[in-house]
Amino acid sequence: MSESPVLLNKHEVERLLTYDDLIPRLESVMGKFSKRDSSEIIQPVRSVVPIQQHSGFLGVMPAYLTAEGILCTKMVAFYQRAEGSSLPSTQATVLLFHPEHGNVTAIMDGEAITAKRTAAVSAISAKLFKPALSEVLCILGSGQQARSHYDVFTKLFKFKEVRLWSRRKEMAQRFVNDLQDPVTVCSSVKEAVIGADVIVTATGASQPILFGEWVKPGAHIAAVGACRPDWRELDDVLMREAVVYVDSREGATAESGDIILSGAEVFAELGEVINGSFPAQHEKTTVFKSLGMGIQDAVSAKLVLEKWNSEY
Ligand SMILES: NC(=O)C1=CN([C@@H]2O[C@H](COP(=O)(O)OP(=O)(O)OC[C@H]3O[C@@H](n4cnc5c(N)ncnc54)[C@H](O)[C@@H]3O)[C@@H](O)[C@H]2O)C=CC1
Ligand SMILES: O=C([O-])C1=[NH+]CCC1
Repeated sequence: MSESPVLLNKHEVERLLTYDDLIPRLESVMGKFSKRDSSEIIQPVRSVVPIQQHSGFLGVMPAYLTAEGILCTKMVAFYQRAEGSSLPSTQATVLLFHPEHGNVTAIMDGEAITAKRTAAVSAISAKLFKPALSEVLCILGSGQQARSHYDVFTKLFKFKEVRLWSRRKEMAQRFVNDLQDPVTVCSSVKEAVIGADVIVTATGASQPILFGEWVKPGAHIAAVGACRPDWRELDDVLMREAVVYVDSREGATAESGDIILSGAEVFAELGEVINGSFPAQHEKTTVFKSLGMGIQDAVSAKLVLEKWNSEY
């Protein structure tokens, strides 16, 4: 009989998962994924059950990484929440399986994994695509993703100014009150993004909130929200004028309203830049459209389990 799975809660996962460990693993797995060698990595596009009544969805995200010996799936529910709700909008659980026997070896919180791995991947995009002189960071949204993006972007890069916009100004103010360093709270998206070198969009918007006419030429946008085919964060002008990178071409074509509805062309996957197949056009305006991938959860969960095993 197999041993009982390890159970790890959000607090444990948050403690064990560090950006320093995570970023190189994400770079490596995304570079590999983009080679499309199915003897190395199998990751179908996520299965999604839309939950129209609550503007949400349930997603299942399996992945198998043969060389790394990781068999994993995440289940994630995204529900639009009223601001200040006690439940998070993104809730998730990750299961790790024994790759040879198929038994479950670990069940862990997926909220911390989702927050950190998404922000870490956006930070990798910024490392590759942001303008050489990047002084102003702008974050749109003040939820979980906004916070993890703030943490990793300010850890990895030096900005002279950080700006934040949120739909309700008091939520932006609350976000800023928790921080050590100064952040400018802006009253409109336009005010927040004009002159910004790096822009993160991490909102639950379903209509465009960021317009190309406001974006500084050469800026980099890490677009994290709008993960349904009919949801948008970015307008057509921005999508058509920028060089568009994605995490997975199949995922973007199936799920990204910003790509599908604008008709924008995908230039490359982030992994194709990491593995040297395509260039990073950092002198141009760039959009990295993130949808999230099972392989990102898989390497994160494995890292958490390795760290936990090394402690016990
Ligand atoms: N690309 C990826 O891998 C992932 C993407 N996401 C997406 O990122 C987005 C943010 O997720 P969380 O931070 O977990 O959610 P959250 O609920 O914690 O934060 C959402 C933020 O968006 C704002 N917002 C909601 N509706 C809006 C609207 N119509 N216009 C402008 N702002 C609006 C809220 O005020 C809040 O500041 C969601 O769209 C979610 O689906 C979440 C996880 C992973
Ligand atoms: O990759 C992910 O976990 C998600 N993408 C959109 C919402 C959740």
